[in-house]
Amino acid sequence: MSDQPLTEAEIELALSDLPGWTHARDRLECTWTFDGHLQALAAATGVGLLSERRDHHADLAINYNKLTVSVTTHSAGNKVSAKDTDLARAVSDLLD
Ligand SMILES: C[C@H](O)[C@H](O)[C@H]1CNC2=NC(N)=NC(=O)C2=N1
Repeated sequence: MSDQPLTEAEIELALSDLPGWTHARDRLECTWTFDGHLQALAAATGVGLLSERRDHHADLAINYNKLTVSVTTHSAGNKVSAKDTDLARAVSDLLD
């Protein structure tokens, strides 16, 4: 999969099929809210395993029962690439 930066139009098109995800500061980001902290921790582990399988890693932040997942491509100069839209879709498939 290409790690070339996507254009703004390409990102907007991808986001139209990724409910909850936003694009800001050259990253895609989405936050999930769970019943409690342990559920957020378990979800983060799932995203970590998924990222490891793809060799493309999301940044994860937990705030009690909320998990924020954000993705950018280091090898694209920290811009959004198809690797990010693809990972975002996989994370949504896992957590939605
Ligand atoms: C060597 C390894 O494939 C690369 O460093 C991968 C690993 N995970 C990565 N994760 C992210 N988010 N961006 C990358 O460019 C990236 N590159």
